[in-house]
Amino acid sequence: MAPFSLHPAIDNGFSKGDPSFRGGTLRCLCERDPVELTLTSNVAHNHACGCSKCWKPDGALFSLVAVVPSEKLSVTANADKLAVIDDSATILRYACRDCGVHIYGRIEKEHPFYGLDFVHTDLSDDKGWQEPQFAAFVSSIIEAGFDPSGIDAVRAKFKELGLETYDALSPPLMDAIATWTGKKNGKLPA
Ligand SMILES: N[C@@H](CCC(=O)N[C@@H](CSCO)C(=O)NCC(=O)O)C(=O)O
Ligand SMILES: [Zn+2]
Ligand SMILES: [Zn+2]
Repeated sequence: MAPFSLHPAIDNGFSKGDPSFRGGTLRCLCERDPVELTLTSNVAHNHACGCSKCWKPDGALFSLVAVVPSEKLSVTANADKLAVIDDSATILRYACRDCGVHIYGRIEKEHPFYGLDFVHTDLSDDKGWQEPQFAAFVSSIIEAGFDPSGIDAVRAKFKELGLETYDALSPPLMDAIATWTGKKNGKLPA
C-alpha cells in the first residue's frame, strides 16, 4: 500500500479539544488579504469527511469538517472574495475565489441541519477546537479516484487513531436526520 495522508492534522495523532473553549478565528490560505471568519463558540460533530464536496488541504484524502450555529459565525474580513461554488448543493459552500478554500457552508432550505454552518477548524491557529469524533463518507474517496484495494488500510488507520468509520454520517447524526424526516412525514409525533 502506497503511503497516504488522511489529513495533516490527524495523520500523526491529535489532542483533545478544550470543552471550555469559546471560539476563534479561521482564515483562508491567501497570503494577502485572507478571508477571515470569526466563531463565537466551539464547534460540534467535528469529523473527517471523505465526500467529494468538502474542502480538503492539498494531498489529504479527507476533509475535517464540523458544525456551528449560524448565529455564532461572521465573516470579519475580505468577504468580497467569497462565492458559492455550487448553488445546486444542499450545503452552499462559500469559497475564496483566489485560493479555493471553503470558508463556510450554509444550508438555506428546509433540512434537518438548517441553522448549522459547516466549517474547517484546520484553518485556525487557535487551540481548543473540538477534536474529530469519527470518519464519515469513507467509501466516497473511491469516487474521487482512490484505489479501492487500499480502503481497508484507510479504515485501519482511522481505527488506530481511535476514530470509528462510517460510509454515511455517524449513527446519532443519521438518527437525527431520520427523526426530522419521520416528524415531517407524520410517521412520528411532532
Ligand atoms: N458520495 C457523495 C457523498 C456526498 C454527501 O452526501 N456528503 C454529505 C456530507 S458533507 C459533510 O459531512 C452531505 O451532506 N452533502 C450535502 C452537500 O454536500 O451539499 C460524494 O462523495 O460526493
Ligand atoms: Zn483565499
Ligand atoms: Zn463532506
